[in-house]
Amino acid sequence: MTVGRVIGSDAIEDARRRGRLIVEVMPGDIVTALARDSAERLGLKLVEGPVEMPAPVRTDGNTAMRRVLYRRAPKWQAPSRKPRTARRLAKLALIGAGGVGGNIAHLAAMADMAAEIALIDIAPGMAAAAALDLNHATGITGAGCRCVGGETLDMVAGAEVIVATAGRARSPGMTRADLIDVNARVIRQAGEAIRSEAPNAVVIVVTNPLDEMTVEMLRATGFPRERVLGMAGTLDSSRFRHALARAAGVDPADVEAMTLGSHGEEMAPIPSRATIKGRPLDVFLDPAQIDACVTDAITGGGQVVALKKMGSATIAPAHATIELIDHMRGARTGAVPVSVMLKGEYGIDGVVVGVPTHLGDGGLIKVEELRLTGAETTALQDAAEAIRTRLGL
Ligand SMILES: NC(=O)c1ccc[n+]([C@@H]2O[C@H](COP(=O)([O-])OP(=O)(O)OC[C@H]3O[C@@H](n4cnc5c(N)ncnc54)[C@H](O)[C@@H]3O)[C@@H](O)[C@H]2O)c1
Ligand SMILES: O=C(O)C[C@H](O)C(=O)O
Repeated sequence: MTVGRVIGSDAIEDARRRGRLIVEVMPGDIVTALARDSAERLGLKLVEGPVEMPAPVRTDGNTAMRRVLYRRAPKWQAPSRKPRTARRLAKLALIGAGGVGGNIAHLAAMADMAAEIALIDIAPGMAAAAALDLNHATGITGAGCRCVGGETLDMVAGAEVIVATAGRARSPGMTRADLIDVNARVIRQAGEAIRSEAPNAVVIVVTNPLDEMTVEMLRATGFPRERVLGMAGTLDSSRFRHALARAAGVDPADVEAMTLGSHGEEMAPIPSRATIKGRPLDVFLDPAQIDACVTDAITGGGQVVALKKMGSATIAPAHATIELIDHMRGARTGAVPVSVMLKGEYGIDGVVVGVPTHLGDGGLIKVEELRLTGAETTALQDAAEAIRTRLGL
């Protein structure tokens, strides 16, 4: 008589620790549903049946054993989605208190992530009104942060993190690149004030065209690349994940996916690294569906502009900015896409483009160099060349 074993979730925990586990399964053994669930939750891919093994398949009398191989599914460390508790900033400053800046202030205040939030906007009274409005809510929310608002850039003094959203948003029919001249003036002015008033701050640029404005901010502040970050990849990745989740009929939380490249026509969503429930996309979607999700991510911002008629998306961009601040203050971990000045990574030098990064207190810790497909690497390099051309570099 053959006596089977139960392969339980403890074996899967062991797999997680080792990154790889081979379980030899006798006829009659049972792999529990809990074990399968654990493997999925932990991102371990379960492959059953005969697999190519370095060791010979052992036999037990006449009974050949089958093997079950748990492999770690794709390789980049995906960002953690659930914010953990983390360091509170002494001061967060927001240059631009319009649609995106105002929503960032709201999210930051509700999360109590800074002792002080300074809102700055040239529109008379606008930032002061927004700050007062946020402070009025604290009687209900109990949030302990203090919001202040004004019109002068010297209010950035003492800020650890500064987010620049000041400038114009596009209207239907415009590309983000059409904003380059008008917004470069605003970013230069903001950068000069930051250089003199907050020389140790980390700056997150949001103003479009994003990659080009991040270069302008680097020039105006003279800061090292570690302290000038462009926000777009977290937004574009969220749109990509949303599109994939809708197509596959799963929750967005079941999807990991990143977009790199420019925040424009040359955006480069990376299907080869994306997973749904820890498995490659082609387990759930056919190539035409994947292509449609790529297009949806690239055109997502334009879709909002077309519907809104005046201005562009504000809520998802604010969340995507908060995601970066959360990475910096240790509330989230893992690789996160950010537009940074590259120094040879991915074969690109001297231009800002969106790549996977690790962030900490002082901004950029490192650029993570993923192994991409040939087509994905070419898309990333083409994006860099397009940004370089637009900047006349
Ligand atoms: N990177 C991204 O993913 C992303 C996402 C959304 C929006 N954006 C960009 O962010 C920018 C802001 O978008 P929005 O929806 O908040 O626009 P908005 O018009 O609602 O707000 C912009 C604010 O900037 C202020 N401003 C202009 N010049 C200023 C200056 N010199 N100093 C201080 N304040 C100044 C304006 O008074 C206005 O209140 C746009 O360029 C938009 O394209 C980027
Ligand atoms: O699309 C825009 O112009 C705004 C922003 O870049 C976005 O992607 O929502």
